[in-house]
Amino acid sequence: AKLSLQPFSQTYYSYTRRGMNSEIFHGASSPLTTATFCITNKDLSAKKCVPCNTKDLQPMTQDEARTLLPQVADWDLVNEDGVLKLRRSWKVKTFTKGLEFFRIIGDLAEAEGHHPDLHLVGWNNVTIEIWTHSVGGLTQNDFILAAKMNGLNLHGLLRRKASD
Ligand SMILES: C[C@H](O)[C@H](O)[C@H]1CNC2=NC(N)=NC(=O)C2=N1
Repeated sequence: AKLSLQPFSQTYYSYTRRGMNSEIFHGASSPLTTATFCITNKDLSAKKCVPCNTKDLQPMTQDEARTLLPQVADWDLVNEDGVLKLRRSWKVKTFTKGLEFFRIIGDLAEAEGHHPDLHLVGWNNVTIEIWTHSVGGLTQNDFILAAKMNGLNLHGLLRRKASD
């Protein structure tokens, strides 16, 4: 795809406050952002997760996480009681395709040695949350896994639009 060599556009966040301690920074999914960052997105998805018991692995700050967020299109940054997580939702065509979705994600997670939290509710609503449990927050591993998930071919499993 032709890269638009625009200056790094100002990333706009919409901001949802849910309950007392949970806030969500909606990631950007504009084509420009994807085009602008697809090189770095490729960089992230080309990286390998490190073992989560790596010495001195620290959770990143909210600002550091917000800086990385544009590299994982369509993922939201969630702060739940002080624990930062990445979250993304999809609608699948059938319950069985939801389980197939989990199988594909599971194989990726096993290959990376880094595992997401999997939710399948109301039979066709998939939500995945990624965070580094060993540090109680976000590390680069989480962004690598999210970027790799964005690169998966899931088309046969998903309803075209979440609103379908
Ligand atoms: C040693 C190995 O890296 C750890 O047990 C991994 C396994 N998968 C993991 N996945 C996630 N998301 N967080 C962890 O802390 C974690 N720990």
